[in-house]
Amino acid sequence: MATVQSFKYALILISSIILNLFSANVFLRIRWEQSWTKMAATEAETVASISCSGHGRAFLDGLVVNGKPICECNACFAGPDCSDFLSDCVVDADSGDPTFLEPFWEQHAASSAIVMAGWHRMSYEFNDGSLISEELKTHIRRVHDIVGNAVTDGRFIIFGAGATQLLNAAVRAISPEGSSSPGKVVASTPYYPVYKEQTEFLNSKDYKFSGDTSLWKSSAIDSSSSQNFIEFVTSPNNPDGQLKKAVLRGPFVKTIHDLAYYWPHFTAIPAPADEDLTIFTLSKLTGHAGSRFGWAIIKDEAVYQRMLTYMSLSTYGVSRETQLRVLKLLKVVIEGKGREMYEFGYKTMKTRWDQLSKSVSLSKRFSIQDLEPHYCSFSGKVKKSSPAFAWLKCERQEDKHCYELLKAAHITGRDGSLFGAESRYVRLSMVRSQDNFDLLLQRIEKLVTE
Ligand SMILES: Cc1ncc(COP(=O)(O)O)c(C=O)c1O
Repeated sequence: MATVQSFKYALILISSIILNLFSANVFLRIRWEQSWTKMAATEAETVASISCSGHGRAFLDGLVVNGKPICECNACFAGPDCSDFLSDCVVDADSGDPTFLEPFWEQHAASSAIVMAGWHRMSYEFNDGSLISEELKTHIRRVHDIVGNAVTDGRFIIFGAGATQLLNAAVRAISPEGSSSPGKVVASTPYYPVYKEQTEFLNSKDYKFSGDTSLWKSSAIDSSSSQNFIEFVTSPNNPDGQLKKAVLRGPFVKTIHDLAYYWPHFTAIPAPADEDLTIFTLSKLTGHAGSRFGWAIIKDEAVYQRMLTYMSLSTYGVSRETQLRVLKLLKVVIEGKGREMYEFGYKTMKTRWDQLSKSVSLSKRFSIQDLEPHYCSFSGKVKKSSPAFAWLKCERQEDKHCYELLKAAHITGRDGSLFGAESRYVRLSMVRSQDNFDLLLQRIEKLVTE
């Protein structure tokens, strides 16, 4: 009996020694691994801990005063800690800056943080000679599979410095080269102004912006005209949030589906997009517009190759720092059942839409777009509206310049004429910070009840 007991004690002692040695080894390894990240982590947390009264934020690369980065305040807030409210300020409802997701990322600060060594991916290319992280591509496919908003199997994926770069890369890749008549780039009114502005600015001999899609319905179907069309289809549409389909039919029609807002924050997802060429952007998925990251999903290999050439000759790919950050963010998006961010996004956007709708409905002075509820395969139910923008119309006969009217009330929107529509319309951004939206709502309520 005594020998069994001593054998037991010996066993416990040996196990304990092994466990201690193992823990010490792990501890030493972690300590060693953490040696060069410590300073960076302290620096990051020190800046994060600067209090800006909940109305601003200090950044590592912000202006430094007295050795400390200063608070960058939300619009209409000022002072060293952003606690002064500027009651007479102008509310910016112009920009589609998607900072409504910032609180989600604050809640996920630990899982979304990255540490980058000075030697991180210094090379022009990845080891396989490409400019694209295969791991990131896999994660993008996974994000689409979870949401069910795009078919990616058997498709080519290319990255760009935001959707903005990809828009032109796509137009160029599908437009006729050296044809006697340039391709007509068209979009349905009201359309995202960048399609026109970018096409005109880049002034190619191969394609020209040619206005509203509906003007070209009959020419497109006429095969004898041999006229090439490149139709932008934006779904949900910017500015009015409507789910859209291609309008033109015909042998020489090609489409670019800009699905920047085809995410559960902003719309129901009725079915996965299965188009020739679709464009998405991180800006409207996670809100990281500053990272400048977008991707295109392409069916045809020749089009993919032409877009690759464009990327290679314009920027030689997307910054590796950005790709690393996007990978980390998408891991958080996918975490758990891959729903948390969308639930936060939808709840925020829907609450805002309900509040604005209620306020506008108090008088007949303004109206906003009517959006049909759609069945959403992601949530498994019919979903109510939660658009990124309000497409506001000044209803009174005399209010022909809605932008000016709002400006006088200290609201900056975006004039309807920029979207190819009447100046009776103004686009109001709903995707900015909560401070920004609250003020916008206050100002609209004041106008409505005047
Ligand atoms: C419809 C649409 N497409 C593309 C973009 C550009 O996105 P990115 O920030 O990726 O350049 C925007 C941005 O507002 C947009 O609204």
